[in-house]
Amino acid sequence: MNEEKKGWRDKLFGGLRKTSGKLTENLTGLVTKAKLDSADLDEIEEALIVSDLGPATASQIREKLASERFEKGLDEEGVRLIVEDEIANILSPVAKPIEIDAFPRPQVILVIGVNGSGKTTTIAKLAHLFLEQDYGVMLAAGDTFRAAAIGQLQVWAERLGIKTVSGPEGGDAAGVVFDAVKQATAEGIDVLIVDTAGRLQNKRELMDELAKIRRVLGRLNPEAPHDVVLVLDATTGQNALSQIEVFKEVADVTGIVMTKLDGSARGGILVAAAKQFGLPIHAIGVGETIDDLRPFDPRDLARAITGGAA
Ligand SMILES: Nc1nc2c(ncn2[C@@H]2O[C@H](COP(=O)(O)OP(=O)(O)OP(=O)(O)O)[C@@H](O)[C@H]2O)c(=O)[nH]1
Repeated sequence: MNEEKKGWRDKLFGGLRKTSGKLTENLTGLVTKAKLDSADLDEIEEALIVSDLGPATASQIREKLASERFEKGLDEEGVRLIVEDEIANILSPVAKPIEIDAFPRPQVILVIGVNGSGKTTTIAKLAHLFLEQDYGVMLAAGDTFRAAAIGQLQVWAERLGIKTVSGPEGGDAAGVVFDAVKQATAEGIDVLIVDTAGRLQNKRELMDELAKIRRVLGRLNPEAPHDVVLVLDATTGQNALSQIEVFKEVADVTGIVMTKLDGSARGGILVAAAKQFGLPIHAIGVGETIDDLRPFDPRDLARAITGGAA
């Protein structure tokens, strides 16, 4: 394995140690018994719920363990592997990188999420990923609500050597997006990534603003936005699920990026989100630098959550 890959795997597995620690603590001891009885299964199910995987996943895994326990004498690693497999099975269908296939160009990717979720950083990381694939990338500072947000996006763009289209603080976000699409089209840009305000506390305003951006985009290209990516902070645990619900109401979310899986992460929440909403998971964030966004690998995450070796 190359050094780079090893580095981010360490971050992911390190970050999820908190989730997996709790889980393995609960699994160990139980599974040293020759057979799992129903009280053991209850405990495992509880451990999975406490680790944020959600009741539906927990009961699915419990059933799987119950059906396999008589067939094989399960040791600790055997149980862990069954849990890992079940989690990977839930995550695999939703693992889906953003594909750049819009015609005509540019592909417009609207990025939404509450302030602090890692939206701006994720935009920069996504831009970096696309640049690595030789696509022309431009950013649009559609979060006109805060000057700091515009500035932060510009700093990232400068580092990446790409352009940002922005307007004045408090200006019209849809206007910025309109200008950005026109400029991106004129310059033959492949991907336009649009930052948006994360004012979840005022749902009506946010909904109106996103609707206006959509209308304006639609005038230039009926297919746009091609992607509406919701950025979620893994450390918020259950709150991430309610954010999905609310943002699905205000915008037609097409996929998710989960950030901060390196921190005191609650990785189980990604599994709960996959099970409950079935939205594509495009990528995960495992740090604050530009290289810390990775395409989502279900098997890796399942191993990390269950405390498997990195
Ligand atoms: N550890 C870690 N930190 C991250 C990750 N992604 C973003 N951050 C940090 O989280 C903080 C918030 O990130 P931003 O990208 O500024 O978040 P935002 O959603 O744009 O927030 P506002 O700028 O407040 O709108 C910053 O300190 C980032 O460095 C990640 O994957 N892991």
